[in-house]
Amino acid sequence: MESLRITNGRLCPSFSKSANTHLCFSPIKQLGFVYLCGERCKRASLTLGRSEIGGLGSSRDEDEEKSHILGAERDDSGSIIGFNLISQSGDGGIESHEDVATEIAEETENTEGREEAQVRERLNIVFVAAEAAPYSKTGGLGDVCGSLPIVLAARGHRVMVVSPRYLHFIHQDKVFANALDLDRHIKVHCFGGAQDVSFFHEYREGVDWVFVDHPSYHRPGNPYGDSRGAFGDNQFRFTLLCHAACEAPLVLPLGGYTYGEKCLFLANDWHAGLVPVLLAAKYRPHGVYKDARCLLVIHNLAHQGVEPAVTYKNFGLPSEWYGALEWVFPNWARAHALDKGEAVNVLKGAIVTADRILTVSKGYAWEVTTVEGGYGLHELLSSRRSVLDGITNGIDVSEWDPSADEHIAAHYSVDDLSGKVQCKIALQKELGLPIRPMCPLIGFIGRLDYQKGIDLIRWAIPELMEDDVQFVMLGSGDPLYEEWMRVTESSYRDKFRGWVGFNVPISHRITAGCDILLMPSRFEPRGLNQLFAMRYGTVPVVHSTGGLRDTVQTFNPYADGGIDEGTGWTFSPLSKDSMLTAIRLAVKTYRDYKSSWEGIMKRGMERDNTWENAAIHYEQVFEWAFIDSPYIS
Ligand SMILES: Nc1ncnc2c1ncn2[C@@H]1O[C@H](COP(=O)(O)OP(=O)(O)O[C@H]2O[C@H](CO)[C@@H](O)[C@H](O)[C@H]2O)[C@@H](O)[C@H]1O
Repeated sequence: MESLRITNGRLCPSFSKSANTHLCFSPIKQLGFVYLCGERCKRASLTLGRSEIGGLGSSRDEDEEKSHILGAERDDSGSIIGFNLISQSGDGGIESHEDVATEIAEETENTEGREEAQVRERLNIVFVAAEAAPYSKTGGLGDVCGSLPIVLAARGHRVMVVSPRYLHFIHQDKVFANALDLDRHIKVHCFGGAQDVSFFHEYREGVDWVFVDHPSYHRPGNPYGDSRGAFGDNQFRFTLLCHAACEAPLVLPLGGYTYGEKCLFLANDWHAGLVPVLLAAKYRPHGVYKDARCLLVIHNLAHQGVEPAVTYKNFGLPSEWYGALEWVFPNWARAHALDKGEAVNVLKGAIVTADRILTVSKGYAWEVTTVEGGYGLHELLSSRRSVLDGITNGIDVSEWDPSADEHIAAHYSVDDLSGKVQCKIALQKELGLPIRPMCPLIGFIGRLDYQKGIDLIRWAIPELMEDDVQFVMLGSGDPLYEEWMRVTESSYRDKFRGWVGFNVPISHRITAGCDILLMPSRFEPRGLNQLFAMRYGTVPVVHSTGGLRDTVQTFNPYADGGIDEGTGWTFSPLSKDSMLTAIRLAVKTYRDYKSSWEGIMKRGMERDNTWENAAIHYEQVFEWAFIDSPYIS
C-alpha cells in the first residue's frame, strides 16, 4: 500500500532471538536489546492515584471523571500510565470486563444447544486494522477484518474492531452513519505534541466497531493515498491509530463495560504494528496490560512501514526502545556514499514484540521465512518459527453468494446454473461490449500493484487480443497501469474494458459475469478473488504461488478412474508464455468440452471456504498465546 517497500534489508542482529523462551529483555540505548536469561523484570507496582480516567499519555474531560470511579496510575513525570476500574455499587456502575466475561460464560452455560456452548474460553478480542469492510476497504485486509470478527463474536467472544474513521467527502461516508460519537476524548502524546483523538462506535452483528477520529483521517482518496500517491503523513496517522487502539479497551465503556486489560489484541499488518511495541514498552513497565497478549497477523509482508531513522522520536516510545524498530538497509539500497541506511521499520518492531505471529495461509507462513518471500525479514521470522503459524482465511459466504447477491443481474446456484449466462450478458451490456454469450469472458480484479502481476497482463494483452475472447479489468493503484488500461480500452474497443477505480458492486458483477478469472500474482499470501470466483462458478487461472497454489487445483481430464478433477488452472513459471498457455487451455475447455467445464465450475462452487474452520484455528492459537507468558513481560 503506501509504505516504503523493502526489497531487501538487514536484520538487526540483537533481535535474532529464539522464540520458544519467554524472557525479559533490557533495552540498551541505541544498541538493540540484551536478553536477561531466566530473569524476570522486577517492577514496583504503582500505587493507585486519585480517581481519574485515562490511559497512557491520555487525559479526559472533567465531567467524565465525576461519573466513574477509577484508579489511575502515574509515572514519575506525573503522566497517567494506566488505571484500574473499580465497580461502583448500585445501578449504573461500571463493571470490569472480567465480570462481564463471567456473566457471558454463565449465560452461555444456561443456554442449551447453542453454538456458543462449544467455545472453550470467551475472550475479549481487539482487532486493530487500517481497514475493515464495509467501512473501509482497499483489498483483502478489509475483507478479513470485516468478517472474521463477526464469526468470532458469534462463537461467544467479546470482539472490538478498532480502525480509523475515514471521511472522504463522498457518498461512501454514509457507511459511518450509524457510528455514534462516544464523547470520549483522549490526548495521544506523539509527534512532538498531544494529539486530540476521539472515538465513534457502532454495535453491529455482535461486534463493537470502534472508529478512531482525527482530522488526518478526513480527506479525499483512499485510506492510504490519492491519485498523487501515498499520503506523506501515514506514519503519523497509523501511530495515532495504534495509540488509540491501546487506549480503547481501557477507556471505552462499550455497552456499559470496558474491555479492560486482559484482552487479546490482533494487530493486522504494519499499520497496527506499534500495538505490541506499545504494550511492551509503555504499558507493561507500569503494570498495565500485563495479562494481555498480542498476535501479529501478517497479510502482506511487502509493506512494512519503513521511514527514516530520525522519525523514531515521533512514535511516542521511550528512546531506549529504538533497537526494536531499528532497520539498516544494505549498501546497495542506499542513496549515496554518506547514507548510512538507517531507518525504522514498524513491522519489524511488531515481529520482535508480538506474542505470536500469524500469516493468512499455511503456505505463506513458510514463504515468509525464505529469502524470496521474507522481504528482508526472513531471518527474524525464522527465529520466531516456534510461534509462527498460518491460518487459511475464509470468505464471507453471505456477502459472496450467487444465489442471493444483491449486486448481480440474476441468481444461480450449483443446482441451477442458468442465471450465470444472464449475469454475463448483463455485464457485457453494462460495459458496452458486444453481447456474445458464447464468447469466453476473462476478468481481473485487484490492486494495480507489482504484487498482482499487472505487468504480465500488460505484456500479454496484444497477443491475447488476437484470440476470440473478451477481457475486463477492474482495478486502481499505480497511475501508470491505470493509464495503460484506458489506452488499451481505446485500442481494443470490442474486446477489452478497463474499469479504473474501486467499486464493490462492479467487482461482484465481474465475478459473476466472467467465465475465467485471471490472477498472475507474483506472490499471494492467501488471495480472496480466486475463492469468490470459484463460489460464483468462474474458473480461476492463477500463478502457482502461496494461497493460490493452496486453493486452485489444476484441471486434469485424465485423472485416475477417468473422473475429471480440478477447479481451474495454475501456471508456473511466472511468464507471459506460461500464462497464455494456461488461459488458452481454459478457453479451449470452455469452448470444446462443455461437460468438463461444468464439472470444473461445480467443483469450485462446492468448495467449503467458510470462516468457521479458520475461527476454530484462531481460537487454538489464542489459547496457546495465553498458556505462554507474555513474550515481553
Ligand atoms: N478495484 C477494486 N474494486 C472492488 N474491489 C476490489 C478492487 N480491487 C480489489 N478489490 C477487492 O479487494 C479484495 C482483494 O483481496 P486479495 O486477498 O485478493 O488481495 P490483497 O492483496 O488486497 O490482500 C492481502 O490480504 C489478503 C487477506 O489476508 C490476502 O488474501 C492477500 O493474499 C494479501 O495480498 C477482494 O475482495 C477484491 O474483490
